[in-house]
Amino acid sequence: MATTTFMSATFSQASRLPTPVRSDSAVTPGDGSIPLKYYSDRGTSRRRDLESLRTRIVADKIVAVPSRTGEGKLGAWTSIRQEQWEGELKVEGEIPIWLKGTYLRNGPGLWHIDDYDFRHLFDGYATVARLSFDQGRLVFGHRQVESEAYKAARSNRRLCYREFSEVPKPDSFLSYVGELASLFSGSSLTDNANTGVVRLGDGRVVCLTETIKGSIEIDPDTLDTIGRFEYSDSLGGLIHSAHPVVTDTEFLTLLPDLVRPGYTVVRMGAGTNERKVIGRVDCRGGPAPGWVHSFPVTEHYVVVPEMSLRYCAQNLLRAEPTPLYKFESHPESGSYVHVMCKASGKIVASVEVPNFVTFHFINAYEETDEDGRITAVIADCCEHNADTTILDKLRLENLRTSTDQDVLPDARVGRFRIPLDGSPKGELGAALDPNEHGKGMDMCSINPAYLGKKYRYAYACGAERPCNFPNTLTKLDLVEKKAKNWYHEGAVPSEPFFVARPGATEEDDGVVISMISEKNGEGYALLLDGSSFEEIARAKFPYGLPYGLHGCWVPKK
Ligand SMILES: CC(=O)/C=C/C=C(C)/C=C/C1=C(C)CCCC1(C)C
Ligand SMILES: CC(/C=C/C=O)=C\C=C\C=O
Ligand SMILES: [Fe+2]
Repeated sequence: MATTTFMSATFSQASRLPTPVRSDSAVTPGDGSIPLKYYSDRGTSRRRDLESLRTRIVADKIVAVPSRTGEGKLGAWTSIRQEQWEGELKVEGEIPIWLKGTYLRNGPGLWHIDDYDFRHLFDGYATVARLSFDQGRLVFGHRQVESEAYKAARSNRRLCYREFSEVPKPDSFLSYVGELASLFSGSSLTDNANTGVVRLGDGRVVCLTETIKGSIEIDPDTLDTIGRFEYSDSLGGLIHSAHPVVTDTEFLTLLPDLVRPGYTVVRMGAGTNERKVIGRVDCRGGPAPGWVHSFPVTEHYVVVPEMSLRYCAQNLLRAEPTPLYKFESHPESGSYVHVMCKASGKIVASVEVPNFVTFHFINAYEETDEDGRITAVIADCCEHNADTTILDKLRLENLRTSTDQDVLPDARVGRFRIPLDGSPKGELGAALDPNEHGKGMDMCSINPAYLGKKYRYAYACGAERPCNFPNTLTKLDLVEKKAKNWYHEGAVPSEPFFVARPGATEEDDGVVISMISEKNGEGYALLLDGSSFEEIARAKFPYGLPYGLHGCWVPKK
């Protein structure tokens, strides 16, 4: 392990250096963590109780590298390479005693290779942060996911695989023909599993992105990379939805078919690696399937959205990104929502809907009449008012520079009503007045017990304007059509993640966990009460964390 220069500065001090720092400068944690001891027994200290974890840190791996372009401005967009950090945090307030388990959050936290800065939020190498709660105490861990793409970039000191917007230089390939051939075999695509992390019903924890090869199993206690999650079936394909629907019994996902535009809906039972086909949806628009980052389910159905923002084979091959990256907008091709019966694979509805743009579906449920017959499917999503420019707004340069400008496009809770009576059209409207959440809306969670069922509450990030990125935590009451917002000037909160209190009977009885990146480069874990949405505890991180995307909950064994 390369030993790094040890600076007796905190990360925030380091990031305020006038000249950008590009070496792998090690930093000591700042205030807020319990006094630290350093151990170098990485391989041996695997005891998991909090007493033993309380101050274990691997000293030669405390590495934080301020990014050249993000230097000292906002922790959220500042690259950090963290091989491993682990230690107990000092808690202000009270963590409920019932909260026992680990919250894992994945995201693209490292946006450069040496001097080369990545372009887009989604390009960064996967970084997992861990908050383990037990007996009112909190242990924090942070490290990189060791994908092939990350390891190759480290050892070759250059990009070796195609990321979301970044493409390796031609000399990384034998020839253009070679590149083309390898693209079609999928070998040049990244396995950088930077989007989310899920806990399968059998307890395995897998980091995911949109490439199928980017499914990587990690150890939730140590954050060690275990290895690629291999699907044992022969379904092939290169891409899938970044957000499978995962329950204790199954993992459902969509496999877009770029050759014959459509989607295969598949199910993998807990304890297996084999996806089985439930059914297929043919796209109604073209020339390619609509981008499907996520999709919702109800108790009986899988809802397959077909956006007019579609994958684009040509853009996949381009060396320079287009404003829509690997996608292309075809508003004239129409947008559709298809509903497939989970049990039979039959399509029970396929309706045209107004054009929409969403990354994230929130939930869906079945609407019934007074005789209990299912009349429609209701599906909610974080909808960007059909404005595809949201993708380009997530360029790092925009996030780092336009902090005082109101450049975040308006968004709402888009509510689809998909009739099951054969009507050709579905409806799309706002589930509540978007002014309730500052017309910003993304990064949502619900009480998982309400997955696929009629529900009332969702948690998400909204906007306190002017802003260039969602900057509030918002609790949405979809019955009263009201939102309650948490805001702290300059803070960038990550996805609010709801954990229910064991034995709870109320939908919002639980806590909401988020990680906050502050303007001054510092950061903290935040716990809000799910019902009152008031702060109940916070714990300062030893250094500000880069922004992260999606998380999961691993209950304590
Ligand atoms: C971080 C996040 O939310 C989304 C990441 C999306 C990625 C990495 C998409 C990658 C892709 C390729 C590298 C080639 C194939 C198309 C596509 C799935 C967009
Ligand atoms: C962070 C984000 C959108 C924010 C816009 O309001 C989208 C993330 C998508 C990937 O997980
Ligand atoms: Fe996502």
